[in-house]
Amino acid sequence: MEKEEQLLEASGIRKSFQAGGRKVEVLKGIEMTLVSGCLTMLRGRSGSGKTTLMNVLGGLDRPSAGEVRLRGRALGGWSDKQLAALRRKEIGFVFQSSALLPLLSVRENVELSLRMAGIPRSEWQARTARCLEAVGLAKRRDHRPHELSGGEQQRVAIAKAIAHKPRLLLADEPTAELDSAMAARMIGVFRDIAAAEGTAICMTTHDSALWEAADVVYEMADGRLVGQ
Ligand SMILES: Nc1ncnc2c1ncn2[C@@H]1O[C@H](COP(=O)(O)OP(=O)(O)OP(=O)(O)O)[C@@H](O)[C@H]1O
Repeated sequence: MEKEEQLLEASGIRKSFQAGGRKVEVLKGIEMTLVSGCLTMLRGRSGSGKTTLMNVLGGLDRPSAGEVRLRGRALGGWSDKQLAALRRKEIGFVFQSSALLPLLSVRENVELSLRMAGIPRSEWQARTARCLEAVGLAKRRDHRPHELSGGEQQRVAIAKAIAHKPRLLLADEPTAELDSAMAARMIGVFRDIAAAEGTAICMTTHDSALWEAADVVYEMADGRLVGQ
């Protein structure tokens, strides 16, 4: 396992938005490295730019300035189509926007990310079963998302994000709807896949009880990352 591989390097990342006729600078020069096998947590007050940064790291949004390199490849010059293919194969997202598809069962939702990543169909059943087992929802595999609680849906989203064994897992408040015991269990799942598969994981959380499980904790303040 190439545990110390610097999977992602972000340098000089700036991001500004036009809002109400004026320019709002949200990211003001971010330097960040995500290492394979490591769990990184990002904290900071609401509105400090954590989600904006995660979007840039995952190639969902482009920075106004600066560069993101994933396994040495600078993403700036990539087309939208190339970025979409990269996301499907190499990145797992647990985002509000990565909502579950309502007409598909839990199992089919997880299989969808395997299909999108080009994983052979012969592997789907075992991988789906393993991921749903990990998040404690094996028995709910034939349910539709609306039959599950918000927290259970969040756990399906986690299963879906890790099923294709991404090199990079980006999770925005992945435990927000879970009680403390289940939140700790999901962090255990993250730690397990980081160790077993060398996944680099970056998650945001307001929950100070979880920070001690991280290898690195960054705080976002005034558009920059401080402390570790
Ligand atoms: N597309 C956009 N257009 C304009 N402003 C935006 C856009 N996206 C984000 N912002 C602004 O950027 C700032 C940072 O938002 P962001 O969602 O990144 O914060 P956050 O740290 O993730 O907050 P929270 O902890 O509440 O999720 C906010 O002031 C937000 O209004």
